[in-house]
Amino acid sequence: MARIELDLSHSYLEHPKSDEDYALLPMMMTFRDGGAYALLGPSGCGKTTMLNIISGLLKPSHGTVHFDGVDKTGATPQARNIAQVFQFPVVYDTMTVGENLAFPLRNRNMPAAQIKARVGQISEMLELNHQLDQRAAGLSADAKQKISLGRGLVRSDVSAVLFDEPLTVIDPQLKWQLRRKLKQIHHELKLTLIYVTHDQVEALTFAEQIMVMSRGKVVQVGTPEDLFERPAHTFVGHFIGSPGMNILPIESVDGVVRLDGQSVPMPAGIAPARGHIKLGIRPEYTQLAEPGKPGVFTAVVEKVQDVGTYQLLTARVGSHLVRARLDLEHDLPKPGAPTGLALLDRHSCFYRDEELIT
Ligand SMILES: Nc1ncnc2c1ncn2[C@@H]1O[C@H](COP(=O)(O)OP(=O)(O)OP(=O)(O)O)[C@@H](O)[C@H]1O
Repeated sequence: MARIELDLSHSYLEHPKSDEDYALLPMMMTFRDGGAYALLGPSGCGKTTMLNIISGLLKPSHGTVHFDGVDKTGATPQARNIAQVFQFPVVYDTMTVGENLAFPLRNRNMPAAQIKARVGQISEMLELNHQLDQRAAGLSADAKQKISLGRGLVRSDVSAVLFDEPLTVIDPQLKWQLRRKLKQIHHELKLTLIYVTHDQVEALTFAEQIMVMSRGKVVQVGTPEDLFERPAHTFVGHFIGSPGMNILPIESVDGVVRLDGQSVPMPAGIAPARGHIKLGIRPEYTQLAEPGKPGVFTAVVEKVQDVGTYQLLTARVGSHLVRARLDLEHDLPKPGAPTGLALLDRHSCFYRDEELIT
């Protein structure tokens, strides 16, 4: 396993001129030895570019990649000793499941007894142990992808295992199990795992540290809790959560907050920076309350949806839509009815130029 340090930027163009010409803007990033990381962000934000730079499939146009302090910027994937799992299964159809799993170890001349033990351990973790003697050819796409995962995880001497959206072809029920399984496997094997996904649930279940990317930039690195409770950027607030954070332009003056013509007194203990800033509050923390109380804005209900385990209320405060996730037992006002929404409390975050004010 290795500590991986990036200090780089990347453009696919020969002569990049502006920020838009960069797939990765200048960044410094450290992946701890033995850590479980997710690179999370929408399509085109630069996740695969970063993964390919780590693996050595791509050389950064500027800067360096270090593994355990050694410069590996120009090194091939083989020289970096990286294992990779891709979106689609890479298995040998003519081999059995067991032979497929053993392949990376045989290639490195590991003694047969050790191979048997390691293949046994990995196949058990992935619940492939009862299929070891079966040919890969006849297996479903799900089972084949499990073999690919196993082949990625089977070597204990790799610098890191990189996953590029590995659960795309997996059916939803199994996906749910495998996400948890990977977390458990990381716990047991202590491998450095870097996992690319655009799916927040996948990232939040699997990773200890999540790197949220937007347009070639890492906008926050943090635990699932950090991203939920204190999004460092409004993009993270929007992107993480279901639905995302309510982000509202406010003006904060002494003891009063203005939002679209409404002024409400600030609750005790809340002191945002002065001026025109943004208020972020998660739908989970947005509560119905009596209008006129500190931190409570008057709103008009737009709709109420029963989402199975909670109700989602959408209301309008001035020209802004605000969402609240409320318990099923709440008796909610009907569409068109006025209500009060408490938007300022200890869970509120404040942003200037889209960045969290700390
Ligand atoms: N080989 C390439 N040549 C030129 N531009 C590229 C190349 N590969 C990626 N890009 C561009 O670089 C940017 C980042 O792409 P990248 O594939 O890294 O993003 P991503 O987050 O992995 O997206 P996706 O989830 O769709 O794969 C995008 O604007 C993309 O169009």
